Amino acid sequence: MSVLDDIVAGVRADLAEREAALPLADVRAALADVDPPRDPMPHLRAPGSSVIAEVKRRSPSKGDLADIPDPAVLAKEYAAGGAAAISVLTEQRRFGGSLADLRAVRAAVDVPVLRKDFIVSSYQLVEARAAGADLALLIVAALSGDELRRLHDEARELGLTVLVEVHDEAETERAVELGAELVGVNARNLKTLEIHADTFGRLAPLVPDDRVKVAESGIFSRSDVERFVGEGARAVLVGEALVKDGDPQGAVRAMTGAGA
Ligand SMILES: O=P(O)(O)OC[C@@H](O)[C@@H](O)c1c[nH]c2ccccc12
Repeated sequence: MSVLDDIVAGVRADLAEREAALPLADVRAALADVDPPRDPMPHLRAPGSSVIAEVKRRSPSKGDLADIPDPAVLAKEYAAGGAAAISVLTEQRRFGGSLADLRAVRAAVDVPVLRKDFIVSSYQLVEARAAGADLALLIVAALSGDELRRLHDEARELGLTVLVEVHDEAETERAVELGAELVGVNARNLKTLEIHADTFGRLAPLVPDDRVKVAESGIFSRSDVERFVGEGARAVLVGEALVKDGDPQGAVRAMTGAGA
């Protein structure tokens, strides 16, 4: 069983508990009271490089990264540093996140917020929107063709912008065929947890330039950002480097290229 299969199995078990406690119809009912979604695309399509800053406590590859007692405080720092959007890891078992983190972040900032999780059912999409998420991640490697298409359509019906994540050529083709407007290339292979820094450069040419391309994982400096921008990235998604920095606001600003 790959790491990804293992994580998804845990996600499905937790999901079954939440579904038993709160039926989908009740989560749907909560949509009536939630703020309309914020659209990240204008900022992501604007000239220059955008930083999507992530709230991440720990990970299966790196273990504990940061305590983050109050995700809202960190998110405000990110926004003040010029983050285009904020990614909140909501997976609990391996990443130490929650939907409560997402709700707290959404209430604290004006920028769009991404639910970063292993989404395998429409329940999680409705839940994401009900918690205020503006974007949702769909990981191609975790979904069959039918599942990906169905979840992509459902997310858009809910008003969510979808970040479609790929890691190899075949997944990239599936994302492009789907019509994904926001395509994330994860340098980390979720099945082995290894980082391959050349992944973005290899896959970006397979994605038409009318899509917004996001380089994800293993990004630590402005020079890393510049390299991916040179290879066609409009945005980078950064977690570890920002949560470990004592000055998250300055770290985001430096990565956008506005610092110094
Ligand atoms: O902490 P890093 O190396 O900067 O990576 C951030 C982000 O790319 C990573 O958290 C991530 C990318 N895709 C994912 C899918 C699930 C969980 C986590 C991820």
